Amino acid sequence: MSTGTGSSSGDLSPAQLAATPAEHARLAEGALLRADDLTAGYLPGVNILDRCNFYLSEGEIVGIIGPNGAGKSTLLKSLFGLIPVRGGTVTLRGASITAAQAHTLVTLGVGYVPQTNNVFPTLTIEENLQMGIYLRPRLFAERFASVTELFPMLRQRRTTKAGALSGGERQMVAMGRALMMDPSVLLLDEPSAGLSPMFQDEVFVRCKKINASGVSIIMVEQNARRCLQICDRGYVLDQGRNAYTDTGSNLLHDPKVIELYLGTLAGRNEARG
Ligand SMILES: Nc1ncnc2c1ncn2[C@@H]1O[C@H](COP(=O)(O)OP(=O)(O)OP(=O)(O)O)[C@@H](O)[C@H]1O
Repeated sequence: MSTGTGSSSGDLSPAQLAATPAEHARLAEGALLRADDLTAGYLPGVNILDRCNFYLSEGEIVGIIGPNGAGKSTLLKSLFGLIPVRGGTVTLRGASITAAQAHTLVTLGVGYVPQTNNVFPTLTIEENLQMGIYLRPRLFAERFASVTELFPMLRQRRTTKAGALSGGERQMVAMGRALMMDPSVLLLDEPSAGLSPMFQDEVFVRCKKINASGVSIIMVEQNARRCLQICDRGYVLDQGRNAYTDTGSNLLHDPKVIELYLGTLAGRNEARG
């Protein structure tokens, strides 16, 4: 079933927008994480997110795609308490986290990997992972063992400075650090950005493995096609409103989504590669 939740652009056809916000709200019932009518922005009077609705169910990988500047990263930042929420609500397991700050969210089981500057380059891999669990340092050894089972490279090269690593390896350090607190939700902002096609694939495979280990994932991605291939469900975010949500495979085969987003984005990624 396709569930449009309102669009400000008018780019998507009325048929795709037929389902109502009420229907989206019904589907979101009992979700692990949900945002209702989320409004947020940076500059006074300018809302980047405009009554955006979103949910993540337990066990899901949800991808967020859309054009540049649509507000994808802003959505993650507002879910993670990095920018103030101006309107609407965010709940985690039914409890409000609307005003919660990032450090509180980390203790509640939410991890976040920003798109850039996501490692401490002068610290070793092991020290980077220690930073990920500085709130519970006594759990370091246990969590290090668990995280490096998913990312063996982090154990093998634990004494290497993060600044000496390739982009793909740094991404693994950043993900590993976010996993140190054993989150139930992981927010990933463009994990494949700037990586070679081989490393992009590696990142998506890792995401699947992380998900299989019991972590629900929200992933913002420019590599929309690849993202939708591994996602259970996707949102097409447009001008701060989640215009459309459906299963990853339905979005991949939706002619309008292909025309509006996958065609151009695929072309851009090919050009990059
Ligand atoms: N720190 C900031 N201060 C002011 N405006 C910002 C800031 N960060 C982002 N914006 C603006 O918010 C809008 C949405 O940006 P955002 O990064 O969320 O988009 P996006 O969908 O993730 O796009 P991209 O794919 O280009 O990263 C853009 O117009 C951007 O210029």
